[in-house]
Amino acid sequence: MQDTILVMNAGSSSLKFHLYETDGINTLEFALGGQVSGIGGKQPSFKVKDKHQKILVEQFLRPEQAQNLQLSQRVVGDWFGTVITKEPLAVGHRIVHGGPDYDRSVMVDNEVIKKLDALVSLAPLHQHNNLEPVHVIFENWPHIRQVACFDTAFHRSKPEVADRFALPQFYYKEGIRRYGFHGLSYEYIAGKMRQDYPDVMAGKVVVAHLGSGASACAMLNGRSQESTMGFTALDGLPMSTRCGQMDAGVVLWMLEQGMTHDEIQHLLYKESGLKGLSGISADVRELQGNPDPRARLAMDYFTYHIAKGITGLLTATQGLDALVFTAGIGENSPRVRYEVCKHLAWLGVSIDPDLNDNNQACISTPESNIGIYVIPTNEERVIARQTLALIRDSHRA
Ligand SMILES: Nc1ncnc2c1ncn2[C@@H]1O[C@H](COP(=O)(O)OP(=O)(O)O)[C@@H](O)[C@H]1O
Ligand SMILES: CC(=O)OP(=O)(O)O
Ligand SMILES: [Mg+2]
Repeated sequence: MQDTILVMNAGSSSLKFHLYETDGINTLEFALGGQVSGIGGKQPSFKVKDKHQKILVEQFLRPEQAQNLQLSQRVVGDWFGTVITKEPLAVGHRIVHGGPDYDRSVMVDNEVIKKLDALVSLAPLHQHNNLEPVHVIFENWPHIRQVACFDTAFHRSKPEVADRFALPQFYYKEGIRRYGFHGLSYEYIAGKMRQDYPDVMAGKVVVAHLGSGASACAMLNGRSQESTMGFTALDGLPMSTRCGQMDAGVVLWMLEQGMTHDEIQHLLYKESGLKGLSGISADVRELQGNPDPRARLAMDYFTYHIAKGITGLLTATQGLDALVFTAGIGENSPRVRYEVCKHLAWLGVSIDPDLNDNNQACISTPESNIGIYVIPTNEERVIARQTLALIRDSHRA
């Protein structure tokens, strides 16, 4: 069997993994990949496909089997134990928070692990889960090389005004900055758009990554200028269970009411967003066709605030040439894309309902001032590329 790179990507509602065959220098060929999705929901599932898109596994899990990420990691680990006969050459991990020290991916060692462990409280839905397999492999198979690939790194090109809060200098120096997240996804989209639509990508582009976590990124010539997310993955657009942008005074009020840190954290990260507003579900699939007025309110809030968030990015780019939708909701919900674009019609955004309903790559009308695109993201491939690049560098060193 050829050498492989294993990629792990723990999101807030999914655990995705890919295996790539590689010569350790240049080649990277997708061998198989899959995901546990709907983690913490009513009907989680586990799917794996090989390079020919042949389904290797497709099954629903009992909710208690995928109640959280640790349990889902066990499902994936057990399956891997039955099919993988050779240790991977390296493992690439999505690490959501890189803090102030990492502006690119890095080979994992003791010092890196210590620094990343210190950021756990800044990404309570992710960092701990991202790091758990790093710890397990480091302790049990220390000879396997591991690479940490950061959601925050892509945004290091943001200008200083977009990187700061209006707080005294001390806090910036302490690392209280507007990092931005979903950078691995944005890097993939920028590369794919550059390949398929180079003239568009050379201009002013906003990418809306709408998954269980959601953010939008403004790019000039493929480089991040501004993000709706900030210090943590709580800010900006409303999400499945996270509140998005909210007056900090609300948190002060909650403290005055005697709520503890853990209660506030749980409320804002796990009980808010679509779930909190609707009181029905965190999943767009269950809300978008639901006639219950609470479901309607949640969807209206979601699409209005996505459009508002996108508009708020346009000072950074001084205009908009193209809008790209990606991730679980962005790729699969014509309804969300339609409603967001309707809110942006005043900008000259004009969506073609038929192309949109058929999930075409370009869904704008010929008259639209702004191109509208649907591009499936692939964070795993970016992680694999970054991992391969570091292995190659370590051979040369
Ligand atoms: N067909 C669909 N229509 C609408 N939403 C969908 C569809 N399929 C998946 N989703 C949404 O995508 C989200 C998961 O997206 P994903 O990008 O995988 O999230 P994450 O990586 O944050 O876990 C879920 O919240 C789900 O509601
Ligand atoms: C950063 C973040 O929110 O990630 P995800 O959407 O995968 O939960
Ligand atoms: Mg994700």
